[in-house]
Amino acid sequence: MCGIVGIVGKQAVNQALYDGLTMLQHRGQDAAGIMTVDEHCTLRLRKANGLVRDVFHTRHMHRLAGNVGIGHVRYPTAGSSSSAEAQPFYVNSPFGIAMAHNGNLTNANDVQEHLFQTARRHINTTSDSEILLNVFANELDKNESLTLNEEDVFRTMTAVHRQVRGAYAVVAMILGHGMVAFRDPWGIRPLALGKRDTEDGEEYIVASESVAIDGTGFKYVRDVEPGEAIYITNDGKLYSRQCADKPMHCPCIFEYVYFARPDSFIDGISVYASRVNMGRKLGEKLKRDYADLDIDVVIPIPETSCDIALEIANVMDLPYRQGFVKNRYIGRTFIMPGQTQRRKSVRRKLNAISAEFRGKNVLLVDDSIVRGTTSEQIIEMAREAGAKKVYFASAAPEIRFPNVYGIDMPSANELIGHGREAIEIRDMIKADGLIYQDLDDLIDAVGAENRSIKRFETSVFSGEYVTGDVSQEYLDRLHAARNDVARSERDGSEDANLELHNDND
Ligand SMILES: O=P(O)(O)OC[C@H]1O[C@H](OP(=O)(O)OP(=O)(O)O)[C@H](O)[C@@H]1O
Ligand SMILES: NC(=O)CC[C@H](N)C(=O)O
Ligand SMILES: [Mg+2]
Repeated sequence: MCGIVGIVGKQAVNQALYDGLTMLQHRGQDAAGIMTVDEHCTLRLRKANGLVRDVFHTRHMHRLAGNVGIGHVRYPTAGSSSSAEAQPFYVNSPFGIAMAHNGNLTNANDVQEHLFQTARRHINTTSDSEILLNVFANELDKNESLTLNEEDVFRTMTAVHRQVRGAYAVVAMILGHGMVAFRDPWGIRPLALGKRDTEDGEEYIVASESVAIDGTGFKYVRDVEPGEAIYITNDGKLYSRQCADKPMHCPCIFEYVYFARPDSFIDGISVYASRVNMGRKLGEKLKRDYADLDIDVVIPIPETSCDIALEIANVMDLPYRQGFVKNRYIGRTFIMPGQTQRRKSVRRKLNAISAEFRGKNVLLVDDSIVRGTTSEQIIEMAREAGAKKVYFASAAPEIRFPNVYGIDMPSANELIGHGREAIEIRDMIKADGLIYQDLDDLIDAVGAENRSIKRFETSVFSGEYVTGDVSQEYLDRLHAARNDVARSERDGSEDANLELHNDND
């Protein structure tokens, strides 16, 4: 789940882009990048593997001159972890285009082949985002004029939507002209628009989450519609149009469960409010169906589940205690690239306060159980800290199917819930009881905050993929390319860093 941000400003945008990326850091910890266009219409770039604070030093910030720019934090879902696949990507024709993408294309291989056969376009990395950039460039190139207007941009976008499938929220810069922001026809990945008035005129921002709009001093205007394209010229004129043939809004429900920050609003839904609702629904289920559980205290597994656990405690009329302390210098474990690193990080990240566990029956609450890395170790830690019984509740239902839309869950057999019933999972994580939220309750918890959304993207729970193009053959290929073993072999090999991009400076 990457984070993207783009600004068309009246003054230098480097600091606001940097700040925006720090507010989106929770969406991608592997790589970060910023591209700006300076006054000579020349691209400035800094991208490398690492966290935002480690990638950009003062000397890089000075280099990132210009009033228009885009930024990206990466959590890979395709290709490799090479810094050459950090974003934004650039292609020099037509005009010079830079792009940052959140999501994952489901027909990337076919599109790549088609691009080569019909336009002799070479893709140098294994990133689906480079493919998307080239589809966009190829279509924009069909307008053979040296000028560009909004009609050309919208025609391009209509053609792009007809060719690519999957999830894509994107910001792109067309050098000398402006910035384009668009969202796939299902609106799977989030994207919002903001604005601020300055003495020199209006400035615009687009970002994955509203928190990056508020936090940089802009005012949230609205979400980008599924299938819509927004074109903002370098001098600040904004045009927008629906460019998809059949848009159908199905935002990813996992954004609300785990990915997004609670202080963000996505598609009119407060992430925080949706998590409180998840807690209420799950608390009601526990009260209704599990009244016999002798729970003394409710304890969250920081950080994402805290709002959920507090509401469960309220509904059940039980004490809520922060029994685990989180080391704030360790990042999110689920989005780490390999299982060894994920496993090691849980104990480095969380530590138990024994007094909250000793001699008690505890209900541990998490937002979700994906590979089971966290739950298994945390239950062990609760027992070591003296808990008598350890029950476990998950605010999301059993995750049984791979994700193909920008969440790195490529292999069914790495998911603890795949092909297993709750009772088997309970035994694997060694809990005394395991309670999952029902899918209808999760959908209701999120949907209650915006009744105009009729469907959510819930494939990891249901196996139904909204884009309708995900075959078993595709899933097999995804598994072969991106399972943990294949990935560690590839990323550890000497040719992992594709030499076209060099980030040593
Ligand atoms: O079953 P698993 O494979 O362990 O994945 C699920 C866990 O990973 C996430 O936490 P993470 O540490 O990424 O971030 P957080 O601090 O925001 O909760 C999520 O909140 C669960 O705790
Ligand atoms: N998580 C994402 O949005 C990933 C974007 C893109 N597919 C990449 O791997 O770089
Ligand atoms: Mg967590």
